[in-house]
Amino acid sequence: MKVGIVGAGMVGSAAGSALALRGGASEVVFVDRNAALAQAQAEDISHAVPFAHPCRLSAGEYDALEGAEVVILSAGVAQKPGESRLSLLSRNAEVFASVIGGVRAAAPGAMLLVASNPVDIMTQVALRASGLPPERVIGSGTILDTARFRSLLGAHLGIAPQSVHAYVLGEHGDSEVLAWSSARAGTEPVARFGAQLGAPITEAVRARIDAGVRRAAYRIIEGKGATWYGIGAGLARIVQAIRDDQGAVLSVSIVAPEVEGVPDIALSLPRVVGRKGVSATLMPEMSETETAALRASAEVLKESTQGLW
Ligand SMILES: NC(=O)C1=CN([C@@H]2O[C@H](COP(=O)(O)OP(=O)(O)OC[C@H]3O[C@@H](n4cnc5c(N)ncnc54)[C@H](O)[C@@H]3O)[C@@H](O)[C@H]2O)C=CC1
Ligand SMILES: CC(=O)C(=O)O
Repeated sequence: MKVGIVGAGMVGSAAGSALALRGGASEVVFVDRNAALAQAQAEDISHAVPFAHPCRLSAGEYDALEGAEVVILSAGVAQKPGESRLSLLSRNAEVFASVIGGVRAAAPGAMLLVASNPVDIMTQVALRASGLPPERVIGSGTILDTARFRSLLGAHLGIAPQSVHAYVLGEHGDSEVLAWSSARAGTEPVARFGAQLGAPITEAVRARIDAGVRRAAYRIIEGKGATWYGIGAGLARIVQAIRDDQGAVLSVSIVAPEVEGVPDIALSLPRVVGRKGVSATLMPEMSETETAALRASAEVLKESTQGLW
């Protein structure tokens, strides 16, 4: 499958690299307003291909996206230390105003996979600008936060993160909701699993893991300026779910008519992802506190779109 990546910075290049290393695409094309950067990323990643799977990497203008089935949108500005994702909105909405037309003209059949922040609102921006149906404009949403949650829970319980089934819901951002009440280790609720293994999930453990997930981006940006490996792998995972029509259940963001009483909103819930994009949305079992937190997260996002359209 041919995949386009618009925005060949840290996130775009990490996605291209993950796709090449995982065998997630037969062709990856980078487009960036910095043409030399796009070309350099393609050349550098192509040197990993002999150690990985067959994949052709190149760079070009928008017309090079012709035939792409998925286009990842990772163009725009990123957070500086201490900056929130929501503060990027007006700058990245402006970037998308120029990007989406170019992508749609060159690759009208492509699904859009949005990574630029604030990713939930940028997914709404991309939907409106593209005219595509909502199931074909997917934001990476909380796929990364879910990975962070599973990684920290797995480490606490002493099991592989792949055996942890837990989701982060709502905004990919400060108001996100860790869905503790539906979290499972194997088939067991995590609290029961932890108690059996001598790794109880106390209030202090919950608070540590919550902060570990919610503050991860701020910590990493403070230390190295940006985050890219986690989201790069997450984007490649979504592309593979689409390419192989996996019906994978992933926490991604699409525009929904209503969530918890908030109309016309993009945020993350567990969703079934395959060749047609998102084919179903699941509402997990939640405690009253989690339901209220999801509603509050939807309201934060809704408020941030005021004045945008
Ligand atoms: N969804 C998620 O979980 C994550 C999202 N992000 C977001 O991804 C975005 C990209 O982050 P980085 O790659 O670290 O930034 P970066 O600055 O390394 O790369 C952004 C690229 O976009 C390009 N660009 C800017 N305006 C453009 C335009 N009009 N047309 C074409 N290319 C354009 C720039 O030349 C640059 O190469 C940011 O908004 C960041 O917040 C970052 C990490 C995780
Ligand atoms: C930057 C960002 O959105 C993240 O690492 O979660």
